[in-house]
Amino acid sequence: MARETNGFARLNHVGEEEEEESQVQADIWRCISGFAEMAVSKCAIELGISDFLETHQEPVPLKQLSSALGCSASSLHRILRFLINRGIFKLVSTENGEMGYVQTPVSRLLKRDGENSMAALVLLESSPVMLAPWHYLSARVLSKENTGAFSAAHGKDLWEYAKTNPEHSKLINDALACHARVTMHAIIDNCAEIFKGIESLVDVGGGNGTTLGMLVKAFPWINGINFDLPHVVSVAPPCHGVVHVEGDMFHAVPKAQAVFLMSVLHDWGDEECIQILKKCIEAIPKDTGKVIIVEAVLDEKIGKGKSLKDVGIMLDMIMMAHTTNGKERTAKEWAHVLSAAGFNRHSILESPAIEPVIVAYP
Ligand SMILES: C[S@@+](CC[C@H](N)C(=O)[O-])C[C@H]1O[C@@H](n2cnc3c(N)ncnc32)[C@H](O)[C@@H]1O
Ligand SMILES: O=c1cc(-c2ccc(O)cc2)oc2c(O)c(O)ccc12
Repeated sequence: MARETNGFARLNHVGEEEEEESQVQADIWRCISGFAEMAVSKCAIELGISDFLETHQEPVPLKQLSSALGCSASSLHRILRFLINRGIFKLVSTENGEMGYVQTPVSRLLKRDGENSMAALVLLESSPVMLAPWHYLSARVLSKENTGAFSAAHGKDLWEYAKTNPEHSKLINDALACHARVTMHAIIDNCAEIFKGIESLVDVGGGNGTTLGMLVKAFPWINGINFDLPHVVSVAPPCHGVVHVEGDMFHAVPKAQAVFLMSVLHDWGDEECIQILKKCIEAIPKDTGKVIIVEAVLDEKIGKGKSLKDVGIMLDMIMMAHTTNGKERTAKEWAHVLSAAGFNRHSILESPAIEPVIVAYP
């Protein structure tokens, strides 16, 4: 009996070891083929799979889908098999017993446009221009001259590159606008009190004005000033309640009762952030003004997981690849930058968005 128990325990132990080893193999294969997830998602967006399925109530069989999209049925089957394995799209049985494809909550985000679409972010990140700098990541880490990975790949930084490449500038503006739509819904619904009594608000590095357009619509007492570089402002669409102003935030920021900054400070190192924030303080009234910052706040402890909090860690790597000194910051790092710029106090408000809202007072 004792021998049997021992044998069973040993078998269990072997089983656990095998399970661990297969998990190790699965993890290393995620590293080996990680790029495929992005590339195949991009392919799905370009084919318009999500857009087609969205217009159909019933599951769509492979033959119908491939002929509607004008593509090879066997290739489409393989693409969808990969995405279904990742929880993007689903294969279910139709009323007549045939199998057909349907959307999942994630596949819906791959629609080419629409309120919650994240397609523009996939298209930006998977563009050859944004992929090239990743090959220079180790060179960036080893660099003694502080050469950014993007500059190493393209000979200039992202914003200089965008200035002379309108197509890439549009990819950036569209991608950040899609991030802005999702984030601003959460902030408007959960942090409305921040915007009470603000009659003029300048969005520094506001891109194509999507953020201010949403804020002015939700809080119609706000007069919006969308402030960005000339090549961005010159192509920004007109927006009710928003004026577009061109300029350089390192030189001066238009005067307003409050400043808004979203996904801007993470593009820069501490010294540059302090310069930008000092210009923001100069733009607002000393006694009643405030600066509203929407940025990730990283946990001090290193986590291992897949929660929304971990997106900050992923964004940090995106910043390392795409900017020269940009980074995501912990609460302690934010406190340092804000106090060095001259703010007296700040508070951090959580919302369901990835990034909390940091409200800083001079
Ligand atoms: C990552 S995007 C953020 C856009 C927008 N705030 C959003 O979240 O959708 C950064 C923005 O900063 C702008 N920017 C970069 N350097 C700037 C400068 N020196 N002065 C003003 N804007 C600048 C870029 O053109 C870009 O629109
Ligand atoms: O490709 C990006 C993406 C972001 C981004 C995505 C999601 C968020 O919640 C925040 C920001 O920001 C970027 C950025 O600031 C940049 O300079 C280049 C690329 C991206």
